[in-house]
Amino acid sequence: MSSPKKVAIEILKFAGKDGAYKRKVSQFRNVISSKPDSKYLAEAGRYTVYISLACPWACRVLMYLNTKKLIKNFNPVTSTVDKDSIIDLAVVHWHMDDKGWRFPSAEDPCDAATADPNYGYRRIRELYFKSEPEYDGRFTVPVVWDKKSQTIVNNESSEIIRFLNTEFNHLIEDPVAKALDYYPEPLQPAIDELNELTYENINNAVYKSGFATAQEVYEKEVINLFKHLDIVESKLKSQNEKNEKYLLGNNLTESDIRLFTTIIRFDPCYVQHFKCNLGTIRHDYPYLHNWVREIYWNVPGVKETVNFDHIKFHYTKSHIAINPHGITPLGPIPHILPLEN
Ligand SMILES: N[C@@H](CCC(=O)N[C@@H](CS)C(=O)NCC(=O)O)C(=O)O
Repeated sequence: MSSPKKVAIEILKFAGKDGAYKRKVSQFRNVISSKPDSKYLAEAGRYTVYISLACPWACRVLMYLNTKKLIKNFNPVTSTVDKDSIIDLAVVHWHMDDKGWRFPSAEDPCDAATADPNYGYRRIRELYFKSEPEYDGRFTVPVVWDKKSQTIVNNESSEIIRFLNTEFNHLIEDPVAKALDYYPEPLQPAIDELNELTYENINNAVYKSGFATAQEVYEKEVINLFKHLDIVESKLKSQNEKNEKYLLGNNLTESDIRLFTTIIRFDPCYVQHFKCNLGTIRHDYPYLHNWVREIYWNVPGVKETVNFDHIKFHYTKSHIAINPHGITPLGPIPHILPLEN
């Protein structure tokens, strides 16, 4: 039998033998739909979304939930939402240990985390095993849980945000939130193309740099990452010259949201923790810096979805192979600069 220490090291080991990090494919891939005969019908009160406020993939989903008012009156201090929200929310403790994500408890409290509202479970992994007793993948967030069939519907953020964008619209009261469409038809090819570029070369590239366990793998990844930050920077510069605020015009799209959750974590976390330090957003990327602040400070419902404590504590205190003493750096101060700076 392997010792607990060995197991801990195994689950918190992200790179393979070649020193490179390879993200596993998500295994639950069903969709929620408003079509009357669908297995997972878009109904109010039927689904719970489980997230971590540290996780950039889960926070994409939270941005959709909050800006489209699928959760009502999200309180960023407690992570509670109104009981009559269309979708329920559960938020894990920022610390991930050898058994993965867990919920807080009286002995193990955590600001802005919640209990499991459905079963009082201690861990996210229990949801995976309830859905699929033989499950052998990673226990990731986000998770969309169906209370009716007591199963995971989907654990892939890029798919979850697509059905949140359209399928619950008939239940949303607020006309502005209802009308928000982050994947409008005329822009779909451009969004898909940009997503392709940002997913592998920015969103996932910070992990590939940070989890690398071989010098040459790290160098290749970090150079590629900064090359693609340069590409996005010039794209935003030309947008700015056309008086357009976002990546694809003056309306926020899925591409902005998918990039935002990585860029907002960049200076406070990825620069030092994942060694993505060939530059910082605030000093070296003026257009990306304006763009990230514009979204953070000016788009209603976004700021509350960013919890810098969860972000910094999670990465620096959970990844024991990268940071064995779990010391969390204090800077940068502030974590995000004001817009007018
Ligand atoms: N492809 C997934 C990735 C989600 C993911 O990797 N989440 C991380 C947190 S940032 C996680 O839960 N990791 C736990 C683990 O790998 O054990 C998505 O986009 O939804």
